[in-house]
Amino acid sequence: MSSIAAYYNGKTVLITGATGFMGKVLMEKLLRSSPDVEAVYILVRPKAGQSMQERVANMVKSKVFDRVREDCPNFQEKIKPINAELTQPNLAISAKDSQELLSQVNVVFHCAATVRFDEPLKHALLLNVMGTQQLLLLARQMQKLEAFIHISTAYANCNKRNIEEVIYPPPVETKKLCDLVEWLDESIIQEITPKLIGDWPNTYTYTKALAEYLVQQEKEHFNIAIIRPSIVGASWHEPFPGWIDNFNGASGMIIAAGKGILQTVKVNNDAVADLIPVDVVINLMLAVGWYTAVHRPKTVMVYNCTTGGINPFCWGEIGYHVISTFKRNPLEQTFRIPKAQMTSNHLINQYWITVSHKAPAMLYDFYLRLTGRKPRMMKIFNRLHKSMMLLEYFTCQSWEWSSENMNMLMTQLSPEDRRLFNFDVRQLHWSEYIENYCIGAKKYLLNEDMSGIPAAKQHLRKLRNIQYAFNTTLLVIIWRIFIARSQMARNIWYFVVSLCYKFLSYFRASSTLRH
Ligand SMILES: CCCCCCCC/C=C\CCCCCCCC(=O)SCCNC(=O)CCNC(=O)[C@H](O)C(C)(C)COP(=O)(O)OP(=O)(O)OC[C@H]1O[C@@H](n2cnc3c(N)ncnc32)[C@H](O)[C@@H]1OP(=O)(O)O
Ligand SMILES: NC(=O)C1=CN([C@@H]2O[C@H](COP(=O)(O)OP(=O)(O)OC[C@H]3O[C@@H](n4cnc5c(N)ncnc54)[C@H](OP(=O)(O)O)[C@@H]3O)[C@@H](O)[C@H]2O)C=CC1
Repeated sequence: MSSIAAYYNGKTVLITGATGFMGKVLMEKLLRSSPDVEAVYILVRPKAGQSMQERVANMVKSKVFDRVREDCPNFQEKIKPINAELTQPNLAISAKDSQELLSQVNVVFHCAATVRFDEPLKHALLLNVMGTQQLLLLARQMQKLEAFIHISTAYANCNKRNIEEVIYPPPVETKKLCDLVEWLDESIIQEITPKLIGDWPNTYTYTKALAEYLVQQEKEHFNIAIIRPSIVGASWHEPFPGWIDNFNGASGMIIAAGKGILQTVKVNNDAVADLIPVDVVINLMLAVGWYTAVHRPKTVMVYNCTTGGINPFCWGEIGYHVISTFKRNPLEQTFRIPKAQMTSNHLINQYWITVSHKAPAMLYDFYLRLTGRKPRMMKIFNRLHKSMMLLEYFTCQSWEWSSENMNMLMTQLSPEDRRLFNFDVRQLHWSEYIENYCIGAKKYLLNEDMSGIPAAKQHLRKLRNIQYAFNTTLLVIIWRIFIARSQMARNIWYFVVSLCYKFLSYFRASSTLRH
């Protein structure tokens, strides 16, 4: 019997961010591997006109729960949603719900965060830092708490090249910073944000670094562990190979490439692309929860959850496999044939942006206007360029993370646990993973059926013919203009044509002689 699965049976678990990408995969695996878990409390806020209950009812219908639904049809009875808003005092949890959590919860997984790179500093602080602080206050009063697992990011300390499994001192005193932004005007905060975040690339990584320090300070009160995943991608095996449900990390760019929209991207082809499958992160989280509760390490253990140091793969290789997969399994109604120029040279990238993005977008918008439709391509590309700008910090450089704690934990697991909660990325076969990632994005994110592939291939052939016809016409037009204007070009043209003619005559004559 698996020790990890057995540990969670009979336990009460609290998950924040359960409606998010990782939260859902965590809940699914927990409920499937430990069907006798006592209860899984999830903190959920009402959103987009939907009440908490409506959101949860819709969520449990999601395909991600298909496997657990098959194994335990009543799995949703274990899920106990609690109305909460992490940016509010006391997380806006009612006194009754709060009492229930304080008396029941054994393990906390804190996943909720804003992961947007362009989040205004005030909001990122409110959620990622002050929300975490509020949760820690709640956790302090939990009578049966055995482990508190905080999900950070491998990029929380991306201002360093070599990142150890330790908590680095924060750049500012968190309390002072929070007090400051509380009374400062929004526009002033916006203006001083670059100065405040210093050598962090965005408010997300900066606030995640501050949160780590806060979490560590609670070490006297309960058992804590921090997990730092790198760029979380589609799942490797569970619940299905290629499972993905949002456009974050590399997924949006991969889809944009598959749709033939993204034709050039600024990356260092030789830099390590530190992708990590979501199920690897989830397996590690459950193993860490067990280890922290059962073995009670004396210090706060930090687990860098990365692939680069163990089984490295570069952006150039990813680009190659993404394009080749989408050529074999095209997405529907692609804008152009998938192709990706990948360079870290700013000028070359700008050139390709003009030629391969802006020019086709303008032409297409012109065509839409002519046919009485609303132009939209330029808007899509402007959005894509904004995203590319925010992501390039991560694609043009490499980091080194030590992963001793992840390796140590692996040695602590029984063979059964190592199989059921596999986080050994040495076994990851990248080309196969990327292929499943792309196909998963097609199936689960874009809801495209695999039976539509012949039609999608037909569409690609049509695009290829349009491209050939367009290129030939363009070449002829340019050449005609050139010839009309320059005597020298005319002479060269006549010279080339007469040379071709002579060659043809020679071959025809020699073949006639041979017969
Ligand atoms: C040949 C190809 C090779 C591939 C090359 C790969 C390139 C590199 C890729 C990446 C590497 C770097 C990664 C580093 C990671 C660090 C790790 C972590 O620790 S944390 C997690 C990371 N967090 C994020 O990934 C948030 C990043 N995203 C954002 O901050 C925002 O999304 C932003 C600023 C980039 C764009 O914001 P907006 O406001 O323009 O757009 P919005 O709100 O995101 O999306 C609007 C709607 O469009 C959809 N959408 C987004 N992207 C789409 C797409 N590509 N295609 C179709 N729809 C898309 C969305 O689902 C959304 O839909 P609705 O309004 O909810 O219905
Ligand atoms: N995805 C990645 O590549 C990586 C993620 N991480 C970390 O993993 C964790 C989970 O990320 P991921 O699942 O991808 O993120 P998602 O954006 O998919 O999910 C975020 C979750 O946080 C919840 N949340 C956001 N704001 C609030 C709020 N004010 N009150 C209550 N809940 C809120 C969201 O709820 P709602 O549905 O209501 O919006 C959602 O459930 C984060 O801590 C992130 O920093 C680390 C490294 C990489």
